[in-house]
Amino acid sequence: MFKKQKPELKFTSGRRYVTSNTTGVMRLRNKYYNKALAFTIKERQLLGIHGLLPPVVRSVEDQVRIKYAQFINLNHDLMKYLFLLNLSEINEPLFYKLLESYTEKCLPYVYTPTVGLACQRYSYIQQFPRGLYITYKDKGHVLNVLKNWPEFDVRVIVVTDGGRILGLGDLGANGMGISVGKITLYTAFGKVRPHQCLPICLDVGCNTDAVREEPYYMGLKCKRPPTDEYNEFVDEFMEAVVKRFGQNCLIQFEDFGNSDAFRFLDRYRYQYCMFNDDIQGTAAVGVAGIISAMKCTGTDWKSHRILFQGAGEAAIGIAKLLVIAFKKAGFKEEQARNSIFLRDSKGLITKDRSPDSLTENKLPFAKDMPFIYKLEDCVREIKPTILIGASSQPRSFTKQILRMMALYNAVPIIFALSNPTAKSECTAFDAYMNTKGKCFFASGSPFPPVEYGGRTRYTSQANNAYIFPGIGLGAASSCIKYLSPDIFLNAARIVAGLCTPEDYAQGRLYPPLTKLSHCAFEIAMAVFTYAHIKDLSMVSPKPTDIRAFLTHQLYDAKYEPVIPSWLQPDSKTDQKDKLNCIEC
Ligand SMILES: O=C([O-])CC(=O)C(=O)O
Ligand SMILES: [Mg+2]
Repeated sequence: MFKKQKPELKFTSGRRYVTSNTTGVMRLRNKYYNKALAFTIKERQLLGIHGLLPPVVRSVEDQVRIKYAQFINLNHDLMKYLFLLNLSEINEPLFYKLLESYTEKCLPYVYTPTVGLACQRYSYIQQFPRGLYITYKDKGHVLNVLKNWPEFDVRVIVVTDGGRILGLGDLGANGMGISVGKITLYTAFGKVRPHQCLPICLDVGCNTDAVREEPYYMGLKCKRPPTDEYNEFVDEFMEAVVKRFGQNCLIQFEDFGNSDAFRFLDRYRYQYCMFNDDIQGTAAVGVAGIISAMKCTGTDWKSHRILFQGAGEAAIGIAKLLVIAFKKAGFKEEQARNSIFLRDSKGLITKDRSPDSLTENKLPFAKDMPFIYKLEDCVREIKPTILIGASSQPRSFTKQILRMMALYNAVPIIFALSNPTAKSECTAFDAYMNTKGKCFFASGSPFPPVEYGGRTRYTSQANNAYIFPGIGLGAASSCIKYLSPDIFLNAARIVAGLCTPEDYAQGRLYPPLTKLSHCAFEIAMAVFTYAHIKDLSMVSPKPTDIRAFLTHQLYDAKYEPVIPSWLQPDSKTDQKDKLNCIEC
């Protein structure tokens, strides 16, 4: 007989176990164990849930097909978002299976662009609270709040303070949606197990009056603290994470405001296992697109002039990683910088601008040339081969600008990276139409393919989703001490290297989204290998077969049998010790 006791979850070598007196009904209501109609008749009888489900037993494949049919028939983006989020709370393996099976169709609704809309409405659409909220009022007690998180083996954290959600500005605590969206991709494509992933919102107030004053706003109704005090709070958070989850827990900073993002990256990058996705993740994906563009146009680094519209996290991140890439290709740093032009809201970044309009990140790229204000004039003067938008200024790549790009280049490269879709610098349609179908176009948010001159041009989504899941898997499994810039350059090369001639022929500079898991795994392999070569890994001894080691750690979104093989009546293993512990 089993003693009556509270069901208890145990975590053993990364696998979940539940004590055998977890009732069948609890399994039906628990997202980890619920299999819905996939419980076999035998399992239903054993669990005492026979009759609680309709008699049919359905395969997981059929369940996925049915869920997809339900999903695709919803006619509002937010409904689709909520449908998927709810599924993830009711039946986690089925949710990930659906995402795996219909990646291109489902991704835009758990992630960019719909996640932007979801964040804007987050206070109204909350159904199941997700993630951990740590507020400024918790200063001095951050560790206690972290201790309330029920999982122990957390390997990856995505933390936002909502300071700059996509191109939508300061959304305060509503930014939690972004951490939840990113963490979903860690499991879906990085295959980091769900219980090892933690989305966090640091709620330190919000400087957007309209958000703060919404009647149902869920966050702290105050403005953000001054820099020094904010630093103290985030310092405390970083220390608390290490105390609670260990030095090797990866902390991804997401969608912080511009100056906070750069400051925290500088402050922590070599002290903690952390990175900033908007600076470094986007940098890697941007550089991947440029490497790809060079490969398919047969050009090299010195044939390019790159003009950025925007000089924030993404633009500076890409520009800095490009400099490293140029140098590795044998160029002098100065040569590299001379090929990179940045234009911010005040105009082209030139040396003759007033010093207070040039931050230390922009200064190295300031040009010794006459100041130009308008983007169109910058394009006319510089004649860039590659034009990159990262400004959140919708439609700033005008018809004239796109036509000029086609006039100056046989194959213009145009990236409109701002998110969500409404913030994009131009649409895929505009890009192809105004360059006579000659350009390669990539964007942060997805655009449908465009027909031009009897050909279908597929667009690519130049989104850091190609990068961060692999960085996370690699960092978490190698227990890396910190993430150096080389890791992001390697990731860029890997993504570019996974493009095929067929992808190029279709107009893509990135592998299709269906290869996101493949990209993540190869990036993780590279991170792991790098960590060992540079003596940054805490995994010792080094596994002899890294591929097998990594593969073993991957999350597999499948239903486990209620009675595992080692508890079957014919099992040779000693069952006495194990009867209280049924693996699910
Ligand atoms: O979330 C995304 O789709 C990409 C990203 O990091 C951003 O735009 O801030
Ligand atoms: Mg971001």
